[in-house]
Amino acid sequence: MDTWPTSFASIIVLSLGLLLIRTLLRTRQSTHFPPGPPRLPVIGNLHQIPRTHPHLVFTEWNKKYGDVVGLLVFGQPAVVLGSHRAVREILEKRAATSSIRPRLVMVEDICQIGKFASLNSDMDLHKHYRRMFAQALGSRAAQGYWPIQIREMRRAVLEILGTKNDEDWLVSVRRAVASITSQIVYAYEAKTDNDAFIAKVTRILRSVEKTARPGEYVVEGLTFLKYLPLWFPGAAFKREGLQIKQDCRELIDEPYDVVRQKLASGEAAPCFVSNLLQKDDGQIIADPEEEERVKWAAGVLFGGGTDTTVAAIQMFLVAILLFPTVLEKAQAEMDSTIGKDRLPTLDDRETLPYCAALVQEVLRWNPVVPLCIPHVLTQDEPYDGHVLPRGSIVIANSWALARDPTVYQNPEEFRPERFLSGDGKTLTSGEDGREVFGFGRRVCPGNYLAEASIFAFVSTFVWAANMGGSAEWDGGEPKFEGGIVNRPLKIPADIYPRSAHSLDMLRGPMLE
Ligand code: HEM
Repeated sequence: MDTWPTSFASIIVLSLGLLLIRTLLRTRQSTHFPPGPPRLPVIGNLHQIPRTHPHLVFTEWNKKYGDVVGLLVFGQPAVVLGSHRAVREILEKRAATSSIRPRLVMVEDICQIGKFASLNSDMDLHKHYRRMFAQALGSRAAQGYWPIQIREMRRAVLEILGTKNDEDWLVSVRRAVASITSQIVYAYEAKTDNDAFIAKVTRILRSVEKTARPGEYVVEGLTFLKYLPLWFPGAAFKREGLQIKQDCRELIDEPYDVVRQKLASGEAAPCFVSNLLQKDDGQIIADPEEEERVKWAAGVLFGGGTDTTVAAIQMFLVAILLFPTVLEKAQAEMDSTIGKDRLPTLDDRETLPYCAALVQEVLRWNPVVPLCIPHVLTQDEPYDGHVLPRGSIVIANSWALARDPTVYQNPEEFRPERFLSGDGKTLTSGEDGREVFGFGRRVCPGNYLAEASIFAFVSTFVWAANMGGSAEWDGGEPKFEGGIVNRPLKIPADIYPRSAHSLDMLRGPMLE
C-alpha cells in the first residue's frame, strides 16, 4: 500500500498532468469562440490581465475585438461584454442561462459561505433571497428608510465640516453608511466611529470579499490543493478559510439572535430581520430552514452595501473637485427651491432634478464597480455568429458601457444635464447611468437604498458646504485604487461651510 506522502505526490502529479492536457486542449478554442487577444499555451490570457484597473484593458479589447471579447485563463473560457446590446441579449433576455456565479473552491468548500446571496448559485434559494430583498428593499419599502438616511448623512456632512483631511471624511461617511445598513437590517444604530459591531462586521466582510477576488488563491486553479491537511506547509489558505467560516457563522448568528430575542419579548423595532420573522398574525416564524435563509440574507447586506456606497460618495467629491461649476449649479437650484431656512430631505428629490441628475452622473461617470460581479453560462449561447460556450464566465464591462460615446456623448465629461429633459425639469428615461448596479436576475437589490443614501449626502452637502482644491492639489485627476470597488486613493480638497447660518442649521437637527 502507498504511504500517504507517495499517494499524495501521485495525486499532485496526476492532477497537474490532467490540468496541462485540459488547458493545452482548451488553448485552442473552437473557431466560433468570440475573438480576443492572442494567448500563450497553458496560461492563455492570464499574463495580459492586470491586477488593478483591468476594466481599462478590457475596454481597449472591447474597442479592438468587438462587444464580446473571448478570453481563456488556464483553459477556463471567459467573455467580456462591452455594449448595452450584448448585456441586454446575454444577461437580460437569456437570464435563465446566465445567472449563476462561478463556483469558487474557497467560497464553497473551504469557507462554506456559498449561502451569501451574492455568491450563491442555487437558483431556488436565490429566488427566496430575491423575494426577501424585493419585500424589504424595493422602491416603495426603501422609502421607509429615508428618515434614517437623512439623519445619518446630515451627521456625516457635519462631521466632515469639522475635520480637515480626507481620511477623517472617509471615517465619517463609512460610519454613516454602515449605521444606515445596521439600522435597516437589525435596528442597530452605530453611534461612534469605532463602534465594535461595525468594526467586526467590516473586518469579516473584507475577508469574504477576498475569498471571491480573482487570482487571490492558487487553489482556484489547482483545485486538488483543497485536500491538503490543515497542518501541511502551504496550507495557510485552509487555516485562513476555517477562520473565515467561523467568523461568518458569528456574523450571521449573533445580531440575528438579538433581534429574535427582542421579538419574543415584544421589544423589537421594525427592521429587515424582524419583518421577515414576524408573520401577519404576529406569530414568530419557527422554521429552522427559513430562519437560516433570513440570517444569510441579512448578513450579505452589509457586504454589498457599504464599500460601494461609500466609494460613490467619494466619487461625488472627486467630481465636484474637477468640475466646480456643477456644485454652483446645484447650489443655485437648491437656493431657489429649498431656500436657506430648512435642510433638504429625500422628499425633495422630485423638485431638485439637477441634484437627482447629479447623482445619476456620479454613478455613470466613474462606475465604482467597473466590472460587474461575474455570472456563468449554463449552456452554449450564440451571439452574432459566435458561440459563448457553456461554463464561460461572463463579465459585464460596466465601465465600457458607461463610457460608450454612442450612448453618452463626450462620456469623460461630468455633465448631469445629460440626464435632464430639454426644459431641465425632469429626468429623462432610457439609458440612465445605472449600469454600475449590474444586470438581469442578479441586478443589485440595494440600488434604491444606495441612490437614496447618495442623494441624502449630495443634497445635504450642496445645501451646507463648499469645496475647493487643497494646497497639495496639482489640478489633475486623483488616482483610483482600481480594484473590484474603484475608489479614489486621495481627495486633495478643502471642505468648508457655505455660511455660519448653514452650519448652525445643520447642527440644529443633530442636537434634537
Ligand atoms: C453604489 C452602491 C452600490 C453599487 C455600485 C452596487 C453594485 C452591485 C453590483 C454590480 C452587483 C452585482 C450585479 C450582477 O451580478 O449583475 C450587486 C449585487 C448585490 N448588491 Fe449591490 N451595489 C450597491 C449598493 C448596495 C446596497 C446598498 C445593498 C444592500 C444594502 C446591496 C446589496 C447587494 C446584494 C445582496 C447583491 C447580490 C445580488 C445577487 O447576487 O442576486 N448593494 N451590487
